[in-house]
Parts: sequence; C-alpha cells; structure tokens
Amino acid sequence: MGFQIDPTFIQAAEHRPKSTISDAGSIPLIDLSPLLPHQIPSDPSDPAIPNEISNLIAQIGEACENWGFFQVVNHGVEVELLEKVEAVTKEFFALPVEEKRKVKRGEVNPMGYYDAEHTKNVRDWKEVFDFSVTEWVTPLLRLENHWPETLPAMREVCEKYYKAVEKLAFKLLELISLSLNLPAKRLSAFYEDSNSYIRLNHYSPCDSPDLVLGVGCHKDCGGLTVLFQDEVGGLDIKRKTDGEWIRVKPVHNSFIVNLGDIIQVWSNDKYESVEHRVTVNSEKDRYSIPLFFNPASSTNVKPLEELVSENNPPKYHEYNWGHFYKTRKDSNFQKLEKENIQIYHFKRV
Ligand SMILES: O=C(O)CCC(=O)C(=O)O
Ligand SMILES: [Fe+2]
Repeated sequence: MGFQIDPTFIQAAEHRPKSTISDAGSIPLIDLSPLLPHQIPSDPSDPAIPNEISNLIAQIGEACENWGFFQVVNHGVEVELLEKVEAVTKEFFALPVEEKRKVKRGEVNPMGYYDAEHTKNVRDWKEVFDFSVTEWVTPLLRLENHWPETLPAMREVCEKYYKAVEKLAFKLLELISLSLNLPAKRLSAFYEDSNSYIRLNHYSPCDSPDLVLGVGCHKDCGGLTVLFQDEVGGLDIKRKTDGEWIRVKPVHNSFIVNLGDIIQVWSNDKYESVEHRVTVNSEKDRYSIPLFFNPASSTNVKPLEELVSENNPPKYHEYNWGHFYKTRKDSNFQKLEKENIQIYHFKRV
C-alpha cells in the first residue's frame, strides 16, 4: 500500500498550494541603514527631519499600504546572533520526540513545544516552540516558558535574540507610526507589558506537499510580525493588487515584516493585514523564526481617534486583545466545529 497522509492535514481543494508564482517580483526590500547615523524623529512634521529618514518613512508607508509586507536589511541585529539562534533551533527540533514533549504546551499555557497546531481547523505540517521573555498569569492567560533540560544553551541564545529583535520591532513600530503621520511613540505606549512571543518553526519534508500546508492561509492577528526565514523558502503572500500567491524569496540576513490585524484596526483599514501561508516541499527541512510583536493583553483595540473623521468613520467596534488572543489560541489548540475568531467579526456594517 502506498503512503497515506493523515487526513487531518489535508487542505480543501481550493486551499491547496498549486498556484504559486515563484519568481514573480517580490515584496519591497527596505534598507534601514539611515537609522545608523540618525535618530528616529519624534514628530512627523518636524522640519529638521533629514531627507534619508523622510525617504525611509515614505518607503515604509508605501510598503504598508500596497503590500502589508516588506523585507528589511541593515536592521542592526547581529549576523552572529542570527546564526546562533538558527543553530539552536535546529538542535532543539532534532531532539528525540520524548524530550520535546517534556516541554509541550498545554491547554492553559500556550508556551512550549507543539506539533498539532490547526490554522482554520486544518492541521499544519509543522512543529513549533513558543517562548517569551516575560512570564505572567492573568485571569485570562498563563504564559510560562518551558525550556528543555537537555539543551541548556537554548534559553540564553533565545532570550538574547528576543531582545535584539524586539528592539528592531520597536523601531519599526515608530517608523510605521510616523508613516501614518502620528508621533513616533503613538503606538509604543500599547506595548508596555506586551504579550509578544517568539515562535521557532520547523517544517519537515512532506511526501505530498501539494495536499498540505506548513501554515494554512491566514492573517496574523497581533500587531506586527518580524520573521527570520532560512534559505529554503516557502512563505507565500497573497498580493494585494491581484490576489495572486507570490513566494517571498529568501534574502540573506534580512527580516520579513508584516502588519497584523491590530495595525489594520488602528489604521482604520489604511493599512491591511495580508493573507499568507507556508508551503512545504518533499526534500528540505525549513526553519523560520517569527517575533509576534503584540500589545499588552489589557489593550482595547479600536481605530485611532486621529485617523477617523466624519468622512472616515471608525470601521471597527472596540475589542479586547487579551480576550481575542486567548480565544484564537484555544482554537489553534484543537479542531473546533465553528470558525475561529476573526477581526471582521468586529467590523461595523
Ligand atoms: O514560516 C513562515 O514563513 C511564516 C509563518 C507564519 O506565517 C506564522 O507562523 O504566522
Ligand atoms: Fe503568519
């Protein structure tokens, strides 16, 4: 008998990854080197903003509006650290499964190892490890890290990496804020006690890559995602202009940045969170490492007052991020009978 794939992984025909245009023009590539000699300005209308920085803000604004995705180079995160975190990620996933299961996530605490995540109720062809640098318990959430005893170096490398990418994420948030003609720190205030976390992703080769997805088609529900991918490739995004799936070509030492649903709501749909998915292949393991840069779980998300007007009324009802995150996490943990929570449930009609 031939190889039979577990049916929980099989995508509905319309979601199967056949229509990727691999070498179509990719997402904008933005050089952050102007940030080396210059500070990020605090006020978007400051006449003293150097040209290089105004150009950078304009590029970010265009990428956010037209793509919802961009890649950054000269981002300030050391290459050595990227190499170390990639190496430790590979070491972790190479551990015997019983070791990985010792640090498994549970129904209440979503941090740790997991190999049965569902995106939109279909199982993803991947295994993950989630961690954060803050651990906390609220009535809604209990986030406690689990670190594998057999890989003692992992925690230090991962935490160092987290801090470096978080620093980059704060800079990107300031640039995005300025691109919306808001003060640089307008969005940062939501990030005190943030519920950000990093995910290590491993997509192993699959004999039927045409039937499954590493991550099913989805939009990121948080604030901003800052993702490192290895040289294998597999991330596809749905191009805004024509709805075609296009492959994000790996660029050495770069990060992929994409806007999540929260920025879509804050911007009252000026910027959109764009659908994406991960395809797998039959030969190569792929690793990726996103930082999900999310505001504090107490944040009530709604269109920002400065960005709404009589002519552009708020397009969303307010919702609580901690509640949204908890509900989404529960649905990713197991297959449910109903659709999981989405921001369009909060859309005003
Ligand atoms: O692995 C990737 O390239 C993307 C993963 C992703 O979209 C996610 O985890 O939300
Ligand atoms: Fe994603």
